[in-house]
Amino acid sequence: MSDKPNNSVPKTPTDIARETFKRLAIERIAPTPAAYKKLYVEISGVDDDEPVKVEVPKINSINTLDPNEAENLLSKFANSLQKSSGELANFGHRFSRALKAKDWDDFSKGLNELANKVSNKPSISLVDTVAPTPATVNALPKRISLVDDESEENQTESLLKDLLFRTLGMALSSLLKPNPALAAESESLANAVKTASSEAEFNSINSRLKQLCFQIELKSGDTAEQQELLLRLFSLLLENVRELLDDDNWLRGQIEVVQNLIAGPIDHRALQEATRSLKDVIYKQGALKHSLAESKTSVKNMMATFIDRLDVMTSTTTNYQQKISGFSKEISNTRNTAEVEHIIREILNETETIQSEASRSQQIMLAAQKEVKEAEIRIKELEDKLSQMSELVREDQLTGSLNRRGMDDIFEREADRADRRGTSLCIAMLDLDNFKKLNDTHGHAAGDEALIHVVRIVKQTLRSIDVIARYGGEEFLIVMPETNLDEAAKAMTRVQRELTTHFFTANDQRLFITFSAGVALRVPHEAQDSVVKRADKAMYEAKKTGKNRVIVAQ
Ligand SMILES: Nc1nc2c(ncn2[C@@H]2O[C@H](COP(=O)(O)OP(=O)(O)OP(=O)(O)O)[C@@H](O)[C@H]2O)c(=O)[nH]1
Repeated sequence: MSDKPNNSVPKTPTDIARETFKRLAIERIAPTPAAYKKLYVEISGVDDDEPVKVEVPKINSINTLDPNEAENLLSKFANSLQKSSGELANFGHRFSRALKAKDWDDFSKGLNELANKVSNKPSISLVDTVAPTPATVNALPKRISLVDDESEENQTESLLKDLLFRTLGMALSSLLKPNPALAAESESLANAVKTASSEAEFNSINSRLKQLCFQIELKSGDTAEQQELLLRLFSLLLENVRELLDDDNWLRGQIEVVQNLIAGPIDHRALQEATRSLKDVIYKQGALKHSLAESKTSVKNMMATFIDRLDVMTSTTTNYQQKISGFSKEISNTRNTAEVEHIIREILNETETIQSEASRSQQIMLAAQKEVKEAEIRIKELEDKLSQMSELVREDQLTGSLNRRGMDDIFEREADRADRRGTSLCIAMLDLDNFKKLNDTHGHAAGDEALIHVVRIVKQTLRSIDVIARYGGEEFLIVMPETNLDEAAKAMTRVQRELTTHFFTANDQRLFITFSAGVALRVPHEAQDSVVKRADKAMYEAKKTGKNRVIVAQ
């Protein structure tokens, strides 16, 4: 509705009167006779001091529009409203009462409320809260008609719709990019606004909008915590880099995790998950590296011993050879057999010494050799473990399911296979119901156990080729190769049934764990993001429509 003064002079006195009421309402002016008169003059284009040339029933000139006549007009207006039904009639009664009591303040408030209804709720019927019967449809005005100017209202309505469409579809959705589900909802709401025309559609938009605002409010609370987690994550990474500086493979693996994390949309759960798995890896790699360093040192020590013994052997042998050649000279110079006998005894002694030295060295060297071999085996084992640790970065440490990174690899492999062979591939997004309550009531440790329990049941229930990955805190993604939509939905229902028969116990209490799931069939060559988004939307639908349900995505 335009609240600018109307420059063109309305043709008939009725038009002027209607326009006057409209302006009183829009500009929220108390509808006192004086105010009415002032506006009437302004709209009619007749100067206050000029004699009025327009003909108004019972009002011959604007100067003769006394307060009583203005009150008469207001009273007629109130009476005509009373003849309507529903909310409009209530306004009529209220205006009559205010007129009787000359309570201009209340009359003004009523007009403001009426104006609000008219300008805030396009197409929403104030006339009747229940759907009108066909017979009454034509009898009732489409909206409160203070003016005949339908086209002006339509223009305002479409301008407002366009503004809301742009706000939701462009501004808000791009601000919500880090949260794809909310951004998608904002976009979808924008489209709904664009096409909405009935009251039911606007009511649905209204409640979805409220829900979106609520979700945004919730998410914004996470931001400060996310920043703190990011900082902790970076300091953990630095710690890890220092620890692993002498090995390129480890370093690369760790840096890759953080790079992936920073490349994608950062959310609270992803950060928590990455922090936890990095912490674990750092601890285990640190311990392994320590053992590895110890093993390497012992090999080094053994090599040193070996060289040492060799040195002793060489010098002992050199000494022996020198002595033997000395003895040989002595023998050739002597004539005395007793002296020869003495020399031979000396030779035998020296030979015995060298023999025992040789055998000691041999034993030491054999032992050293054995230890080196054992150390080599141990080093190999430790190195294998280290490479497994790098693999563990693909696994969720708490539940033993894959994590997002692991899921990305599996999805890529299965999607390629499905495209190559022309087989169907389904995914399911699964989110535990009321998990926060479980945590709050039974403690975080019980919550952790519940997550482990769910993963166990899923693994037991599904086929071995189906893969489960933890997608967020209490959110899991399941990849089901060679499965059509109907089979995938049935598989999820089977898991739900299994969860009702395999109780989860916390603090000696049997607890029923339920989840809501969205199932989507990947169309050939569809990207992971797209199919996950569809499954997520269906899961959200399952939440909205009562939880503990499986909904198939479009
Ligand atoms: N114990 C435990 N709780 C977690 C973990 N990760 C996330 N959570 C919690 O899971 C809860 C999820 O709460 P919401 O997103 O409100 O979901 P919900 O309570 O299940 O509500 P609905 O999804 O609407 O049924 C939060 O309280 C998180 O703190 C985890 O690893 N262990």
